[in-house]
Amino acid sequence: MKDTVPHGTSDFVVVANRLPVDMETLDDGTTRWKRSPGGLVTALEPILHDRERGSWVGWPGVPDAKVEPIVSGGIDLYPVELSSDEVSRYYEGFSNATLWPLYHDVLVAPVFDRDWWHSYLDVNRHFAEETARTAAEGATVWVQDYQLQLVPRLLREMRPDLTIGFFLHIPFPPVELFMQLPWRKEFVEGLLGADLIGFHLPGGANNFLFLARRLLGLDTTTAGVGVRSALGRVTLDDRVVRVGAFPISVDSRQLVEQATDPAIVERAAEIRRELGNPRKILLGVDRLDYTKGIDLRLSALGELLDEGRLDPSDTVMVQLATPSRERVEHYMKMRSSIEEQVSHINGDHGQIGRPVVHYLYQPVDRSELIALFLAADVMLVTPMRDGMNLVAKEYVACRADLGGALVLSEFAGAAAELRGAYLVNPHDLDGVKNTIMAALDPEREQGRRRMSRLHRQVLDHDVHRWAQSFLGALSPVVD
Ligand SMILES: O=P(O)(O)OC[C@H]1O[C@H](O[C@H]2O[C@H](CO)[C@@H](O)[C@H](O)[C@H]2O)[C@H](O)[C@@H](O)[C@@H]1O
Ligand SMILES: Cc1cn([C@@H]2O[C@H](COP(=O)(O)OP(=O)(O)O)[C@@H](O)[C@H]2O)c(=O)[nH]c1=O
Repeated sequence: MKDTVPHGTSDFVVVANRLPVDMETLDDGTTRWKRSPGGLVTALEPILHDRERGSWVGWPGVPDAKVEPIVSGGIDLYPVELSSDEVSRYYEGFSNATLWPLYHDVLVAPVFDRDWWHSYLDVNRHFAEETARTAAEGATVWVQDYQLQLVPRLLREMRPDLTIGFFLHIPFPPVELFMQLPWRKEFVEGLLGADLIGFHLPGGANNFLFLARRLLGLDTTTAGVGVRSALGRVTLDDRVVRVGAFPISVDSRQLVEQATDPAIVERAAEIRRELGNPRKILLGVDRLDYTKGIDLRLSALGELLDEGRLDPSDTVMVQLATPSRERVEHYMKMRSSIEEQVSHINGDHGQIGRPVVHYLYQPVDRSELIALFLAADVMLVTPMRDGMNLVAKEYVACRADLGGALVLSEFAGAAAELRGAYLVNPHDLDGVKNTIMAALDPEREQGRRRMSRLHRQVLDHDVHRWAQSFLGALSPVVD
């Protein structure tokens, strides 16, 4: 961290709920910065590093933090302060107990609370104001995700000179579910403040176009949107908003480089030894979220062990679960039930010094994560619903050795591209169990062919291509 930075000089501004780093207060009262959780930060950081100069407007991750703009990792950071009341109503409430479940197939019931909605509106206005101060004349602003869906319209009212893009990182829901939202018109109007609205998949883009017609009576194209092609259009009085599908990805080349670093390869071998040299290692890597299907994969493992189809003396599962949204009710419940499942499995099938499930409730740094990817024989990515799931793409990017196997839920956005994975329906427990068994012992050449196809897909479609395709469509002059 160094330097303070001026306002009003940024030609390219990313706006996201979180900054790429979170502020942490230590016991002695001093503060330090640590990497923020989640795939949005993983994806956007390399994009800003590609540019000579870039700015990021976002929340520093703790309430009531008064922080001046700073430079971190070559990016100008403009913190937006949130009070503890706003964290509770806008972030934990409206963003993560209303929009998050509504947009993830109503896996838990969304709460529609009018006070939360007012806080969401206020905070979106603060973000728009900070962005309006930060952006230079004629700048390009790229607004991210469901927490900030009102920002494009608010920002356009404040700064009509800007080019505004918006990208949604989570699924855009089916129309029937979206229609539950009491403030549905405000959301569609909020997004239409952008020049280009991006979704991971064509389905989300098509749903949005339908809503613009049905809810607001606007003139839109009706032909299906393609992947990075055949953009949809919504015609307003004074301008046209484009709508497209741009599946996000990972920094594949950088991951290959790290995964072939001898120190990381050696660490992978050491992890296997530390786990007692099992014949097979299964791996799960997630934020602890009820959408991620961690409970489902533990149920599958438990039943396979109970039925004697897996041998606890030669099989190990590592489950990393990053703490997430810990004060939101369903996250607390999910943590308790996952930890109960882990205890059950280890109680029934573990031995002294040899648990079957190694569970960590803590974030793990990138190099350790990559070593775990290399050590894992089977990667389990089993969400009930997920916008993309970068972990699935990171795993296959790291497996340049063509080893390992990916079990992937059909309900992760990544499944649209990673067709060579062992695809599962997470609602079909028997199907998941049988697929895990098949992934554990594939015929060698067939397993390598599958991984080769997946690895090539992620190398050809990396995060740089994602950003170029979105920004290229946003404006022919923006690279
Ligand atoms: O900021 P948090 O509340 O701690 O949550 C972390 C992030 O989670 C979500 O990530 C999504 O974006 C990924 C990249 O596009 C995608 O692969 C994944 O499927 C999504 O769940 C959330 O959308 C981000 O805003 C959060 O920062
Ligand atoms: C558990 C864990 C994860 N990471 C990194 O976080 C992101 C997760 O992104 P994804 O799209 O899969 O899902 P969400 O955004 O969380 O919904 C990915 O880049 C992981 O490598 C990490 O760095 N450390 C961890 O412990």
